[in-house]
Amino acid sequence: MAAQPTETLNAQLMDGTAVARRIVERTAARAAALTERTGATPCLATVLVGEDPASVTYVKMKRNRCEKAGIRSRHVPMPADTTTEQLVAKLTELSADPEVHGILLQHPCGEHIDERAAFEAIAPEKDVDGVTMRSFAAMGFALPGFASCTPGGIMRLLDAYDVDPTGKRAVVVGRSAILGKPVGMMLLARDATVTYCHSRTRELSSLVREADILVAAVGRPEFIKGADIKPGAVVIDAGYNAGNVGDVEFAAAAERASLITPVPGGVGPMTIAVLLEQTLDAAERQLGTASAV
Ligand SMILES: Nc1nc2c(c(=O)[nH]1)N[C@@H](CN(C=O)c1ccc(C(=O)N[C@@H](CCC(=O)O)C(=O)O)cc1)CN2
Repeated sequence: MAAQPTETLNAQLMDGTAVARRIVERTAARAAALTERTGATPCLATVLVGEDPASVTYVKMKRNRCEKAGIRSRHVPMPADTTTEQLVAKLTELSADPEVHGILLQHPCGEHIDERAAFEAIAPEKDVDGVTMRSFAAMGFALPGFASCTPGGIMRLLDAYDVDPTGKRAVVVGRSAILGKPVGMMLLARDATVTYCHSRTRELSSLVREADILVAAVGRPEFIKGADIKPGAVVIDAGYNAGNVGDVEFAAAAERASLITPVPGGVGPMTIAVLLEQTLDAAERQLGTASAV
């Protein structure tokens, strides 16, 4: 794991590991109390199609953290040649299983799978990863519901560092269904002025230069140049690239930003913390100890 040097930064680091730890500690206490009250253990089903090495690692990380927080995980590995119909059938079965409180379908599932159809087979009350259309609507309208985990984690990190998006110019680079799109919706719901940039965007640099809050979610190592960061900007690097290199040129960006997330140790741990917390929310609701969504 490549840690970034911190001694020459102007920016303050947004310590996702520390903020996530506090969320997981609170979640673990709630899980213990729930189990004591009801005799049931909260359970997350993790569904993985194929054996993509990065996905295998992420699912293992999620299951390890579940175990530490007193949440059971039921792993459902499926072969790489699983069809959309088979995947939908498995997710429908898990949705009906009273012992499963949350369902995670690890993305990507493979090009031959209709991921939207698969995500929509997850019962809304078990969509702890925030990937169904109902969850998107809740995020867009700031209604109660489950957040997509990385976007939810980003918003929690902004709150933890007292960054109020109201009236700020937020630029989101990337428009994926589980990251770019929902994080823009959540920033809009918090009254930011949001610009989405993507592969067809013209004059990306000049748009990035206007960002008070920049969310980099492209999945291309060091794609965002440090020289384009507006002085004083808040830089959220949500890139997951091989070798733990983010989407932003970290050292150069950190000379100009006021706050910046490191990779690793920024957005990644927050993603898993939100997943665990939402699994607990779901379990409490299904076991009748909290109000319904
Ligand atoms: N169904 C989903 N699929 C995917 C999601 C998701 O939220 N839901 N997100 C990404 C990847 N991801 C979780 O699945 C993920 C990636 C990275 C981390 C993380 O904590 N990274 C660490 C570094 C880890 C290391 O050292 O190897 C960090 O940034 O500090 C968590 C989750 C794609 N798919």
